This record gives sequence, structure tokens and C-alpha cells, in this order.
Amino acid sequence: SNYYELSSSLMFFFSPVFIVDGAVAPVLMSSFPPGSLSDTASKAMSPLSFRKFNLFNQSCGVKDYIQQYKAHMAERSQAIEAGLTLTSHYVDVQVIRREILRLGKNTNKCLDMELIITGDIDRQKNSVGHSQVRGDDKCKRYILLFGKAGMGKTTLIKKLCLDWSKDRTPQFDFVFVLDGKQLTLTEPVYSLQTLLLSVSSFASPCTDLDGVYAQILAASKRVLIIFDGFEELRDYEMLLQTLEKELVTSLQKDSKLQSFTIRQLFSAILQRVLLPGCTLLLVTRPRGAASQLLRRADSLLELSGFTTTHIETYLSKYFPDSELRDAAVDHLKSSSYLNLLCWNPGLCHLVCTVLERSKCSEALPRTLTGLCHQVISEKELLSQLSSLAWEGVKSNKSNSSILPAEQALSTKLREFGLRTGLLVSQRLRTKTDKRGREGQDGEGGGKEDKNESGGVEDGEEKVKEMDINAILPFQTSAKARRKPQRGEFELTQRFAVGLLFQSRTELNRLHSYTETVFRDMVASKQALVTKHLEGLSFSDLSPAQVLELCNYVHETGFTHEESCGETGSRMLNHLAANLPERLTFRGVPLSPPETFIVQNALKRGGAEVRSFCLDLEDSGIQIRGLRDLVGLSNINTYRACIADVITLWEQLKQSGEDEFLQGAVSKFKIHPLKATQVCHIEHLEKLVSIHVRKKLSASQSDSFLADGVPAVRELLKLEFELGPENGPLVLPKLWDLLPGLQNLQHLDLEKSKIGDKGAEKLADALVTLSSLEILNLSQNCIGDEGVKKLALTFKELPKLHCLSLYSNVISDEGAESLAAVLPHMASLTELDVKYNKMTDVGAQILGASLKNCTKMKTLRMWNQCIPYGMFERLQQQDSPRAL
Ligand SMILES: Nc1ncnc2c1ncn2[C@@H]1O[C@H](COP(=O)(O)OP(=O)(O)OP(=O)(O)O)[C@@H](O)[C@H]1O
Repeated sequence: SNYYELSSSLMFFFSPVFIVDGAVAPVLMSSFPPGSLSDTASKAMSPLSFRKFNLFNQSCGVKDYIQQYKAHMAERSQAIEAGLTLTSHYVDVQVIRREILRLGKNTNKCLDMELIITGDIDRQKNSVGHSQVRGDDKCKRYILLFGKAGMGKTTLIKKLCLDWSKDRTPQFDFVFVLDGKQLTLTEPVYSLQTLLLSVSSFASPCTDLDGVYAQILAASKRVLIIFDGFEELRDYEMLLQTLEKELVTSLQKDSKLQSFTIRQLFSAILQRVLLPGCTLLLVTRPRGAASQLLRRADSLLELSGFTTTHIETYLSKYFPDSELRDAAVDHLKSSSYLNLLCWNPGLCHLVCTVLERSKCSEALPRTLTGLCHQVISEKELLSQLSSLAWEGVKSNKSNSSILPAEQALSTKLREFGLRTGLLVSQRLRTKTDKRGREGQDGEGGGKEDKNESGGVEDGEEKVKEMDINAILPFQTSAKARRKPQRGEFELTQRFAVGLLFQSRTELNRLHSYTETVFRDMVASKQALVTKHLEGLSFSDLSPAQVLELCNYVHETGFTHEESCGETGSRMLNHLAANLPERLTFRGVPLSPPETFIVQNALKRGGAEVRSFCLDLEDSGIQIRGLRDLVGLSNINTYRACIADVITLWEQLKQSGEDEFLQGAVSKFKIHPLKATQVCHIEHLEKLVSIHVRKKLSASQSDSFLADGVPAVRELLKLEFELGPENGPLVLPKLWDLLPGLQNLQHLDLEKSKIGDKGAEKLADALVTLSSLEILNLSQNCIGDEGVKKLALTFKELPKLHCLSLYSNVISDEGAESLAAVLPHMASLTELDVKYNKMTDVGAQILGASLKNCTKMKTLRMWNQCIPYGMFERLQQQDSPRAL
């Protein structure tokens, strides 16, 4: 199973596991006397002595402790939620291996932006499995596991702990969990020993502290340390700032000295100053800057949420009684949106709570707001949460939290808020903000704070229009568009806005104002939000903002009733009428519930007789979501991950949905195509093969493919941008597929390390591309041999008018081959052979051939070996076009 795949992959890499979580630590700490055993001996241990120190040679005291620690951990890690345990309710989720796009200087704004968003099929292929991990001999000791709020990070950690405690991960002698919230303990009174054995989350009392600690140090490779409770990657990143030399020395000299802060110890572990051989598992939401962290990470894993099967399993565990379960499943079917929300395990739990409470008879909530509303049905709690949400939205400082510092919150509300991401931990956050304002945080606060309008303390009634503009995430300045908005904050905003549009009766329950005051207040706020949303200029919004807007409108639109309210309906119509015709979500992760929301908005567009061209590339949309969107009657054309589209076609063929399939094939577009990853070419190869064979599967031919795949026929421009490292890996595939792209007009293969061998293959492939007009072969290490082969093909390309061989290694011999074919290239107007290896001899020959090329406008051929006088001579004589 996937969970076991992860755990076994962890097992493969790790040894002892320590998890640090704040709650119990201070209490336990006081019961431990400061240690006295020196660890110098263990530090000096040779690999041989290290082996001697393995589990089997542990002293009875250490063994006993480990058993006791495991028993304690088994007990403490069991509970997922009140009444739910791992043993009874855990669903084995998928963990996906992710890759980074690039690590450049300016790309570290947000992890989301740095990760390659793969299609659904590739994502499934990347789920971590035994075989993949075992086959990988690279030591993975720095693992980053991320997932958005509620995706099950903490639950997975608990499961890992439980498994270790049940001896299912024998490669670790110790597992420790460390909680980021402990960074608030600022006194310099801790040592590594107290951190692991007293402060860590599942620490249990120990009678042989020194013996256990010595064992940990002796076999640090058999230790797993899990960091949890960090709100975002940036919080880790801050711990990676270089430690002062004296601190490093003192930590290494005596890590048992109780004179360090938690921060220093965390930093030292993360920077491999302490326990250098241990395995680190860093868990967080995927937000914040993290370039340093990403550079260190050996492996990036992501929790990908519940699949349909997982949801079914969860429901069957949640409702063990089969009658209740069937009723719940049926009831859930009545709300597609809630069904899709269950993709998030945290929300799945909330949905089950609602199903359970409603006894499967009441109408289900239709929005996230409605769901939260029903879960915390107590008036007091909801009113508190709604005002928090509103306050948070109003005081949107540096993406800050909505959890006011001094506000007394009930445990229940705090738990709910934190779990859903509506609230974020204030203590950590305050630090980040402060740092941001002091300018250490680069991006952070400063400027934006000034943008926020005042009047926050004046109470809700005085929210001004200006405030609304500032608080909703639709600023259209270039900076605001670039800034990643997505995180827990958007949920807060959605909730605040959604609450305004909840049914009047529901809202009435929340306040203590008189009926009229309340009505006016809600009405004026509703009007402000509506006016703002309706006043937006859609063309100025980024794809992420358009999606956010769809989310807002959904929250405002639907209450408990079947149809949406009057204002909501108006907003939805307005949205549908104004969505850009070329609607792109390229690069914006589209979750299943969001796909539903977009589908809803587009459907409305149908009522207004509007049709759309939809771009879903790099959105990670699931195939079932793709199916829903492509199936809409008012979609003119669509783009999406080619592999996913092919899978959709295959599914449609299998289910016999011929008409749908025909539409899905004819509406699909891939022009213009820029291949930046290896998989892009692999997918294209598959599509071209369908096009050439005129059938989807190996067996029968398909009548709707009689003319091949329209998307391939209509592909006019292909840019191959895989770079010198990845490019050569898929060039052979490219040579195979090129002949299938008969109508290609523009082929850009710059910087792909083609070389002479590749040039020969390319020459063969090019022969069939009779429509080719522009060919860029710059910077490709092509020499005389290669150009000789290519030159023969160039003659066969009647429409080629622009050819670049800039910066290759062509010398005079190659120039001669080119000169021989130039007069036969009927359409050529521009040739670039600058920065090659030819001398004045080659230049002279090429220049001379121009006499017979009447159409040629420019021939660029400068390089250091050609004396400048040569050009002057050529220009004065007969070739003014040679540069
Ligand atoms: N694999 C799972 N099986 C069963 N329930 C799960 C699973 N994962 C998560 N849940 C449910 O979702 C809830 C939220 O999960 P969890 O607290 O682990 O999320 P998280 O990713 O740590 O969120 P946050 O970022 O807010 O801390 C859990 O309390 C549990 O009810």
C-alpha cells in the first residue's frame, strides 16, 4: 500500500525516529535531571565500534527504554481526532514524488511555483513505491514532505510513529518528533539530550538518560527525526541561517550542556551539526520561500489527497454500520461539490460529521462556508469564528494570520480553525511578521502594510469600500499578480465573504444586534463585496486570481437551498458573462472541488451563449475533472496534459461514449507547443503515433481518426526547450515523431546538443516537413559532417525562409556545402551562421553564392576568424547582404 511504500522508503533510509511536539515537553522536562555523561567517547567512535553499538548490543537499560518509549508512542500516536483512531480509521493515502522546476535566484517565492506540476497520469506513476525506493541507491536522508492544510501530514506522521512503535520500521532504533511550535520556548536551557528525550512529542520518562543518549549518538544513522508543526517552508529556511562558529564549537564539544535554545538545537540538527548521520523528515504546508531547503532535500514528497476509493474506505470506516454507511454514501451523492471536497481528508472528516449529524436526511451544505457553518453549529463558536475571519480579512498584513494575539478562544474553536486552515498559529507567525517588517524577510511586510487601510479597530460597521479593495486578493498591479496568494489565508477570505451571503436566518443566530441594525449591516457589506467583485476587470486578473474569484462567487452563491440566492445568482451570471473567452489556468493547481466550481461558472456561460477556449496545462487537473470540463457543450477548444487527454479518450472509447469522444478529439489543441520536460516529448510521441496509425488502441482502427488527430495536424510551431542536459535524452524520440508533424512551420531546436550524429537523423526527419518556414538550430555543436547532411535536406524544404545555424562548429568545408545549396533554397531570406568556425575562405564562398540567391535578404556570418576587411570587401563588391 502507498502508506507502507512511504514508510518502507523511510525505513530504508532512516534509523531512530524522534518527533518533537510541544505540548508535553515542559512537564516532562522538569522530571529529568541534567545529564552528566560525556559524549566525547561516542563521537570518536569508529565505524567498527559503531556497529558494535547496534540494537543488539544495547544495554538492558537502553532496550527497556526503547520498549517503554515505543509503548508510550503507540498509545499517544493512536488518536487522530476525538473518537477516531489510526487503527480503526486510518486510510492508506498516496504520497507522490515531486520534482523541482529549476532553482534560480528569483524563483524562491513559493514552493508551488518551483514544483513541476505533472499531469494526473504522471502523478500516479510518481507515487512512492517499494521498488522505486529500493532501486535507488542514493542515500535519501533529507526528506521534505508537504501537503496543504488538512491533507493528512500530521496523521501520516502519527502513522509512521505507530508503525515504528510496532517494530515495523526496524531500520530505526529511535524516532523522535519535534514540533515547530516549541520555537517559542526561548530560554537557553536545553541540550540535545533534553530536546530528544524530554521535549520531543512522545518523550517518555527515562531512568538511564545517559545510556540512551549515548546510544543515540553512537548510532545516529539509525535515528529518524521528524519535524512537524511548521506552518510553512520559510520557517525551516530561517533555521538554515549559518550558525556562529562559537555556537557550533560549543554544541559539538558538549551537546549535553543545557545552555542552548530550542532554535539553536533545531538549527544545528537541520544543518547537520548535531546528529549528522540521522535521517530528517521535514513536514510542512507548501508555502513560503525555500531555496536553501530545496537544495538540501534529497527527496520531495507530497500528500496527494483522497481518491474516490479512499473516500469510500473512509466512509466505511467512519460508518461501520452498513445501513448507516449506505445511507451516508447515498446522501453524499446528492452533492457533487461535497463529494469532491472529500479529496481533502480533513474536509472529508467534516463532511462525515455533517452526514452523521444530519442523519442523512437534511439538505447538505453546498459551500465550504456552509460546511464549516454546520460543523460548528454552536452559535457562540460560529459567531466567534466569523468575526475572526472578518477581522483577519480586514487586517491582511503580510498574508498574516487571523488569530488575534490576545483573543481567548475555546479549545474547540482553536482546534477547528487550525485544522481547517482558517486560523494559523499566532506565535510562530508573529515572529515571521516581525522579521518581515524589520526587513530581514525580503518580501514580507513593509510596503504591503502601508497599503492596508486603517480603520480595522473601528468595528465591522465602518468597513469602507477602500478596505474591501485592499483585502480581497484581486489587486492587479504587476507585483500583486506575481505574488503567490494561495494559502490558508484565501480560505479565511472565502469564509468571511461566504458568511455574508449565508441565509439571513442563519446569520441572525450569530449576533446580538437588533434586527434592523443587523440587516443594514449585512446588506451594506454584501453590497460592498458585490460591487467590488463585479467591478473587477477580468483581463487584468492572473489565472490564479480568476480561480480565486470563481471560488468567491461560489461561496456567495449557494446557501443551503437548492438554487443559489438572488445576489449569488447575479454574481454567477456576471462571472460567466465576463470570464475571458480564452480562459487559462496554466500553472495554477486545480483541485477537484475547484474544478467543479469552474465547471459551474462555465455552465452559466452556456446560458449566456458564450463559449470558451480552455487552457488546463500545468494545472494538475485530475482526469475526471478534465472529463467534466471537456464535456461542457460550450467549450470550443481545450488544452491539457497530452497523456491525460489520451487517457480520457481511451476511457471514453471504452465506455462507448462516441459522440463525447469525437468532440473531445476534435476540440483538443496543442499549437503552439513548447516542450520543457522530457515527458512532454514522450506524450507528444504517443499522440503523433495515434495520429499516424489513425487509431487509439492497437487493435481496431477508429473512424473518427480517419484524418488523424486534428491537434497534430494543426500543430504549426514546436519549441524544444529541454536544455543541453535533458534534450539529448529525448532527441531520438523527436526524430521519430517529427515526420508525423506534416504541417509544422516553425521548429526551434536551439541549445539541444544535436551534434553531427543528431544532425544526420534530423536531416532524415526534415525531408517530410515540406511546410517548414523557420528552423532554428543555433548552439547545437553541429559541424561540417552534420551540415553536409542537412544541406541536402534544406533543398527539399520549399518554404524555408529563415534558417539559423548560429554558434555551431561549422568550418570552411561546411560553408562550402551550404554555399552549394543556397541557390536551390527558393524561399530562403535569412541565414545565420554567425559564431561558427569558418575563416575568410568560407565567408568568401558563401558571399559569392549570394549572387545566385535573389530572395536572400541577410546572411550573417561574422566570427573572430574572419577579418573585418573581408566584410567590407564583400559588401562593396557584390554582396551587400553579407553581415
Ligand atoms: N490518512 C488518513 N486517514 C484518515 N483520516 C485522515 C487521514 N489523513 C487525514 N485525515 C483526517 O484529516 C484530518 C486532518 O489531517 P491532518 O491534521 O493530518 O492534516 P495536516 O496536513 O497535518 O493539516 P495542517 O496543515 O492543517 O496541520 C485528520 O484529523 C483526520 O481526521
